[in-house]
Order: sequence, then structure tokens, then C-alpha cells
Amino acid sequence: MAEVAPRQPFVQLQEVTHTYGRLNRTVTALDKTDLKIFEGDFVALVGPSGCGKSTILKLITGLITASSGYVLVAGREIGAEPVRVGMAFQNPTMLPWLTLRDNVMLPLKIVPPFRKDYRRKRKGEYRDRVEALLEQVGLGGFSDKYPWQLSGGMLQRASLCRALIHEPQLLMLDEPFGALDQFTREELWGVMQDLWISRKPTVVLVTHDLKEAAYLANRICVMQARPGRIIDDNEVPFARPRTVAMTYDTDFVSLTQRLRELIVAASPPKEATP
Ligand SMILES: Nc1ncnc2c1ncn2[C@@H]1O[C@H](COP(=O)(O)OP(=O)(O)OP(=O)(O)O)[C@@H](O)[C@H]1O
Repeated sequence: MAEVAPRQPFVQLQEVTHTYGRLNRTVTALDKTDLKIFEGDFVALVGPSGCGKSTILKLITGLITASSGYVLVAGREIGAEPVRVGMAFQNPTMLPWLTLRDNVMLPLKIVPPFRKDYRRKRKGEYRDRVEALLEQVGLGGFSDKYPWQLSGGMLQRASLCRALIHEPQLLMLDEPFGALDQFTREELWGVMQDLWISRKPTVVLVTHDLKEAAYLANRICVMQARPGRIIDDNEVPFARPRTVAMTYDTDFVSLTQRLRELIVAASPPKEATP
């Protein structure tokens, strides 16, 4: 019988250590960390403040270089080949002088291979593509509005569109729903889930919200601080599409409680206050 080759991870951290600062003022943000993320996966990183979640995002996107160890994307060391990345943060940072359509269109103007065709396709295909995506996230009819005319939830929807419009191989989400009220946040989980189901990008989500991690991710990696390490890697077994109602089910609540206990145990002790 022919042997089946093992599936190759799309992103791999091998014994990665990252230290910020120099001389006697250094912080080991990440210590000998291993992580494998497969194509089309949705991985959430959770853990106490300062455990190195954002550092992992920066390493995977090549914004910083590991002090030691290897960061591989698509089987090659990061930086060897350009990788298309989409990002969304807590603050949607839209350009105020551009309409929603033009804000979402920006990556097509900047990122290869799209930028080469930008002028030619701008009025046609690219514009339709932006409109279709805005429609999918419930922003149909708002493309001519300016950022100041929209609510925080609407801007975050647009920010997800901007992160996805250029079909990124990797989607990095750094607490994208952290500044929204609970209802808007839950609505946006649904939007994000629909986008993931229809496009299957490889996603890494950093969040402090354990319910959000369990709603959205296929895998949840729990980290500890000082030094930053992954101490637990959980498959999330719940069927998709997930709903807010499911977050009250016993299995869902047990999972988030277990994660919470792990994080509390992994948090550095609070300094005593006089
Ligand atoms: N540019 C930097 N210079 C020095 N130290 C840094 C720098 N960036 C991060 N750190 C430190 O590295 C550690 C990990 O930071 P990182 O931002 O990755 O953590 P995090 O888990 O994303 O934190 P949070 O949940 O609070 O956003 C922290 O102790 C932080 O203070």
C-alpha cells in the first residue's frame, strides 16, 4: 500500500525564541516555541497579557525576526518568498479622505500581483469584487460613505473586507473585535465565521475573549507569560456554523472554563501593592 505523505504545515515555528531589548534590559517574549498551522485552519492564541501573542503574529508576518529558531511559511523561511497577508486590528484605521469602497480597494492597489492590473481593472472587476464583499458583510449600499459616517461595528466589518480583498494566504487578526460592545462583537463573530467558511483563509486570531476564541477557531493555543510559551493546544469540536446560542451549551461553557483556569494558572503573580 502506498504511504500517504504527512500533511505539511503552512506556518511552522520551530524552537523559536524572541528577545526584545539589549544588554541587561531584555525581555524574552517567546521561549523555544513550536507551532504548526495548516492551510485553511483557524487558530486562536489566548493567554495573559504579555505572553507573546502579538510577537507570534509579528514573527509570522516577518515584521520582526526571531532571535533564534526558525519561522517557516509555505515550507520556506519567512522572507524567502513574498506571502500575501491580510491584517485587522482593534482599531480599524480607515483613511478618512477615502470612501469605504476606496479604503477596501487599497490592498488591490498596493499588493502584487493585483497592483499591476489595478488601473486596468479598477472600474470593472475590482470594483465589483469590493461591492460583493461589502454586500456579504452587510455593508451593501454604504460604499460611497466616508469612515466618519459609519459606526464602529460597520468600520470593523469594512476592515475585515480590506484584510480579505486581496485573497491573503494568511489572515492575522489582533483583537479585531476588542473595542466593540458585546452585541456588535457577537454579530461580527457571525460575519467573520461566514467569511472564513466561504473563503477558507488560514487565520491566526489573537484575543482575550475566550468565548470568541471558542466560537471562531478550530484550534485554541493557550500561552503562558515570562517566558512566553504555548502550554496547551485544543481542538475546538463544535459543528459549524456556530451560533451565539451555542456559547451557552454545557460543552462550550466547560471548554471556556477550562481555558480560563489554564490562563489563571499561567498568569504571572500580581505585584503586591503597599
Ligand atoms: N518592542 C518591544 N520592546 C520591548 N519589549 C517588548 C516589545 N514588544 C513587546 N515587548 C514585551 O514582550 C512581551 C510580549 O509582548 P506581546 O505584545 O507579544 O504580548 P501579548 O501577549 O500580545 O500582550 P497583550 O495581550 O497585552 O497585547 C511583553 O512582556 C512585552 O512587554
